[in-house]
Amino acid sequence: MPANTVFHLGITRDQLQGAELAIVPGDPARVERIASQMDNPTFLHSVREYTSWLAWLNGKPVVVCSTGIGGPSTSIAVEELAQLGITTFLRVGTTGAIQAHIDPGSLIITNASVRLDGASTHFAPMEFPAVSSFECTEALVSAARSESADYQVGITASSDTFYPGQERYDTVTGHVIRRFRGSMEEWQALGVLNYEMESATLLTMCAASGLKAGCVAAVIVNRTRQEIPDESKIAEAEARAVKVVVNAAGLLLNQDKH
Ligand SMILES: O=P(O)(O)O[C@H]1O[C@H](CO)[C@@H](O)[C@H]1O
Ligand SMILES: O=c1cc[nH]c(=O)[nH]1
Repeated sequence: MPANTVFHLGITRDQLQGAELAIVPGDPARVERIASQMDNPTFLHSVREYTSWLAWLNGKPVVVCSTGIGGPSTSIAVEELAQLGITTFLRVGTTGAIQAHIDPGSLIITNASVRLDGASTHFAPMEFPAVSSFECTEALVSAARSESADYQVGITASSDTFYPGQERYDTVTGHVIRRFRGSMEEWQALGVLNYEMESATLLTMCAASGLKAGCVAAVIVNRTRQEIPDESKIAEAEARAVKVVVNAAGLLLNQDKH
């Protein structure tokens, strides 16, 4: 392994060929699918939850690297990609909607996240907002429009846990602690759109360090209707989110700041 390889991702600055923009899904299996939407997709490395590919968009390099699930692994991916020169991060994920009107298959573009994680508190105190960069949100919205996607822009609840933090009662303890009992109803009343698990960490880290970040997610379940996703909708919804994130990356690269 070359001496300048970062600790976890197992890649080097040279391999990124000057890339300044990263697309960061949670799921390693999504990485190749995203890279394949661009030119000359090339596998770089895979270790633990981190799979990295490089591809080209409008003649510029883009790294695609999975974060794994949750804040701690996301924080490592963001730290190490930033060490390698990345300044813009676009997360593409899956999500559970909590507002009744949001349909599975549609997209949610996060403009800010409720910080139900722990990792973000290692970067900024709780008073600090987990907010997306305006440019990234604008690019994701333009991309969703040009793909004729059904999308909403709004606030996401971003939780360290899939079960109690998202008020699922089928937990290993058979119990949801007081802090989270009734929390979904509270987020609904406050207009929060959805649950996922990485945006609080990503957006806080980036907002606190002058990096840019945005987030788009495919709705695979609506918690007001059902608990289990409709398997037949997942691939299609995810493919739509991937198209939007790649299109948004292209728009950001065209702004010639990368
Ligand atoms: O589809 P990804 O990007 O993994 O995102 C969502 O799916 C996982 C939970 O099933 C969490 O990572 C959540 O944020
Ligand atoms: O309900 C959901 C669906 C996907 N990802 C989450 O974190 N929650």
